[in-house]
Amino acid sequence: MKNVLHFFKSIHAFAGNVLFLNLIGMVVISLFEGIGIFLLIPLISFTGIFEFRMYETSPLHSFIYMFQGISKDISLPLILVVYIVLLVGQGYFQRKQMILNGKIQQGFNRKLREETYKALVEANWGFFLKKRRSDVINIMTTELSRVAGGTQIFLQFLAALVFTFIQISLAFWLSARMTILVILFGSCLIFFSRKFIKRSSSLGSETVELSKAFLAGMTDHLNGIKDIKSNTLEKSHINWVRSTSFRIEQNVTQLIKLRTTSQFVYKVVSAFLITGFAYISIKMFQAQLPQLMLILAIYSRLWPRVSSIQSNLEELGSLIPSFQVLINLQHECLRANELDEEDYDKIKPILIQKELECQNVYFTYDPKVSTYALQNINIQIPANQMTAIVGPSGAGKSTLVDLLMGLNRPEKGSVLIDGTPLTKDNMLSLRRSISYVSQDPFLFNGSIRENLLLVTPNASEEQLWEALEFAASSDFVRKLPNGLDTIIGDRGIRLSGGERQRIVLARAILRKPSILVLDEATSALDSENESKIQAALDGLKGTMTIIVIAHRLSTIRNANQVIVLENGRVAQFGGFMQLTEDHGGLFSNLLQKQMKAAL
Ligand SMILES: Nc1ncnc2c1ncn2[C@@H]1O[C@H](COP(=O)(O)OP(=O)(O)OP(=O)(O)O)[C@@H](O)[C@H]1O
Repeated sequence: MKNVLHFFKSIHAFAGNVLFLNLIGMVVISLFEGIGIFLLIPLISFTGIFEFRMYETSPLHSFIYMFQGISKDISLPLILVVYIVLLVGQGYFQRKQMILNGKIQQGFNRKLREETYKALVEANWGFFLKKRRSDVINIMTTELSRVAGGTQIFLQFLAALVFTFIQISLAFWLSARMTILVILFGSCLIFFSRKFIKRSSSLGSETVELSKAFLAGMTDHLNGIKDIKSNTLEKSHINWVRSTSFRIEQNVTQLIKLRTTSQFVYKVVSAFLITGFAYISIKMFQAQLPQLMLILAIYSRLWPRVSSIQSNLEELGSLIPSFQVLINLQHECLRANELDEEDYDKIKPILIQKELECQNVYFTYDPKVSTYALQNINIQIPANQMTAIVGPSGAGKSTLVDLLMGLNRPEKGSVLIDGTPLTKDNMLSLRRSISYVSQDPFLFNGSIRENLLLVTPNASEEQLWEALEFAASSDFVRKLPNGLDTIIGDRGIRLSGGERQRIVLARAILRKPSILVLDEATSALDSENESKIQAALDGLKGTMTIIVIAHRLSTIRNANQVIVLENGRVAQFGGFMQLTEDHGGLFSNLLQKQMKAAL
């Protein structure tokens, strides 16, 4: 119930008074319906089947009396006209209210989607290191659309509540004792249905877990489809999908069973209640037949609504876990927030004058464990020079670069920009001046032009070709069937690994950064293209700070200084030639191994 209330508060926070306008609309529609039922009384009396003998105090008496004063020739068409007006009015308001409902629902969904996405991209890198991507995608797609469905059910639930309340008030007016009886029975029924709501909610949590697991599995399978096919691993993957699908099927079937059982129980109890209620009314309260008919007419409309309140609550119960994971994700993101949208346009890039520096830096991915990915790092990266970071796999090269970019925060020690500590305030300015090319660069399924313009939307045709020229890719782009407008597929799948790297390099240079960070960015290039890029990078020295991570040591021959990492520590530090001549050192060992392997 706490969660349903939270859901209501969230919708109210979004829709404000429109939600109440919507409720008023529901009241008006219910009133139209209620008045329509009241008009049955004079209609019945016109048939002459029943003779109305009411006590003077009965509310029905004065109502029927109103019509008895008018001649039948006038009152019958009058009632029929009022009936038509009521029906048309009800239809009109219903339409308006449905549109309003739709607007609230869609607007609330849009708000949830926007809010969650904004919170997500404004979260820091640490958040993404901890969170599984497929889980986030699942929440942003499946769970969000389940919440969207929940909004509709929630509005239906409110409508049923309002309608029930009005109908009960009318019934109360007609016969207080009988209504109290029905309310008592109805409340008992709703009280006992708590068990169904609870079970529904736990099945809903299972649905969330299953859909998370399914999407995670699907993402893994599709990412590794080449490995699956080339190693004939299809069977085990098909089996996994089979068993997960079976569990999903079971979960949904159980939900359906639960809903139909509760509806069946509800119907049975309702049938006993209504007949028992009619019996008590006649025997104990000596209700008159027309009065009884009227109350029965009201209850025949009221019961389905009470039943729908119960089934709405059950459905909401099963959807609340989705709402919960969405809200939890938002809270997690907000706790990891590193950026305010308002400040985004105000961020100015930093121009480093002297150096980027690490002073006694320690970093761990898991603060609970005492092993450090980096420890006691003391280095300077001079402005407008090329610095290479090398070392065996897992030595901490990428971690160091992430720290220099402010993606990771040191556990101890500090990163300094021209002597000023890197903090939340200047971190974004630093990143504004960086172009970063990763080991696994990001290209989206669009044209080469669109991919290039992603970072520099106003770049001219000439600037695009200039950047391609720099990245040794102008020749191959020219040869493509549609040149710059060639579509490159998901993550650039229609290009070779080397071509992809060159396009991303062109994109990085197009931004005219003051710091260029290349993390294994040329690993897939052949030696001809690699030397072209080396020459181009050499030409950039003096104009921007270049930080290069490379396994292939020939790539960094032109670097002004080399930092050699081993097990998270700086093992060696100096110029390329100086380190080469330090026989027995880690760098010269690595170089020798690579030279031998090349022979
Ligand atoms: N997200 C992470 N969570 C936990 N540990 C991590 C994470 N990323 C890296 N590590 C660990 O930190 C250490 C340094 O990793 P890093 O990726 O910086 O090495 P690297 O030198 O760049 O390796 P490679 O050359 O293979 O890319 C490794 O022991 C690695 O297992």
